[in-house]
Amino acid sequence: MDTPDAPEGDLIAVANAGSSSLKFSLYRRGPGEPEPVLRGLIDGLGETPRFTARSPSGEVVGEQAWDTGAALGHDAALHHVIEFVQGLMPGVSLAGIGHRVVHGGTGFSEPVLVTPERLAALQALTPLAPLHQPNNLAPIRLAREVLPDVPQVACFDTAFHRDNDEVTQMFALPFELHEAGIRRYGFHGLSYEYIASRLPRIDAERAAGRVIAAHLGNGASLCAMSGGRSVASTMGFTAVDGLVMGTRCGTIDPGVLLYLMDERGLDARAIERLIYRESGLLGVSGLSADMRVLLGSDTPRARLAIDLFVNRIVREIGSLAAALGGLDALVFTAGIGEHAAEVRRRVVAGCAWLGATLDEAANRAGTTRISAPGSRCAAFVVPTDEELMIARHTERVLDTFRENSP
Ligand SMILES: Nc1ncnc2c1ncn2[C@@H]1O[C@H](COP(=O)(O)OP(=O)(O)O)[C@@H](O)[C@H]1O
Ligand SMILES: CC(=O)OP(=O)(O)O
Ligand SMILES: [Mg+2]
Repeated sequence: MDTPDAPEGDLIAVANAGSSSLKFSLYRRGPGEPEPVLRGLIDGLGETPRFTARSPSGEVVGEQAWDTGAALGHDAALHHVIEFVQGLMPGVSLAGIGHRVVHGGTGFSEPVLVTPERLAALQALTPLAPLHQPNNLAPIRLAREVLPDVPQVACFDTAFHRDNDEVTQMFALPFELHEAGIRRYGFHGLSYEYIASRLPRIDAERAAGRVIAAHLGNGASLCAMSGGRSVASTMGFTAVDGLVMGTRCGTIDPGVLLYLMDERGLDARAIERLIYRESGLLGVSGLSADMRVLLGSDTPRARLAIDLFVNRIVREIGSLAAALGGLDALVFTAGIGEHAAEVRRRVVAGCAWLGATLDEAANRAGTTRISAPGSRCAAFVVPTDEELMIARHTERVLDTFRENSP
């Protein structure tokens, strides 16, 4: 087994806590791109948790499954990861730890070194990302306790979108609320930034043009990019907006929420539970938040959930294509985007009016280019790598920190 050895402080650890998974990686700093040493994840948190860790060659170096989802939350998952890494690489010494933090608010538009003040500012953004921010900040706190001398870097999902035009960021609410930070932020920015860095090597001409990237995971959103920069996205003030997701409802008439408060007596916490945890694919299907389960089911409501998922994506692509003034390429990424050929097929079919034509065999095989030769709008599958993006940022922030330290 090519077990990674423990070199002297040149390793960067990365923690990416999603809504249903905890991904972690170790990278070795090098003259060029950070080099992966170990990658792992615990996914299915809350349903059927599974842990897997792999060496760079793909060899499984750790594996575990749990019977009861309810018993394993994000904290327990994190402890499991730390114990696993310490067991595999005793005495491992880290140069820094990079973290995905979903919400950076108006205050954070690029990755930063974590300080107690910044941690408090990020904590204050929890109401803007209740499903994520607590899970994102827990590993930072734990690492500050266990490894107080290791610098930590927070990398934000919102940062990639901070340059969106003011009009794109606005809700048509009284302007004072906009100034108070009640605006559209957009999320999955680390994933989109990675896609923007990767696409030029796949098709430089289209990457320089008008692209919509579809990050379809447990959370799902679309990002319109022009020349690799975010122009608009489907998520807003919070990560509950936009598309149908695993357990989130996406865009909803706010009148529905007022009605539920008045007529069904739901309070803010009950509404939060409803729109973040009980809706989306799970709520509609009554079966599961997991696309694999829905695709494998022939119950009418599982089919309906997939229909609605696709319908919302196709309609929002229309909106973002309008923002871009046309479309040169569509990119699928994240769990569903990378693996669910049926979803991709149906989305591309819904984009025929934009000039997208599928290569059915390429789509089934999941190759990089899945559009037919001559398709006016190209379609690609590009596996995302939020962890590598975090490692790149962390390395850069650590270098700047070193240069500025006496
Ligand atoms: N082979 C597959 N076919 C269809 N869907 C898949 C497949 N593998 C993963 N998925 C879906 O991807 C989603 C999770 O995506 P992921 O990006 O890993 O989520 P997270 O937001 O937790 O990081 C789940 O809905 C899962 O069902
Ligand atoms: C922002 C967001 O929705 O993240 P995830 O897809 O990890 O839930
Ligand atoms: Mg994710």
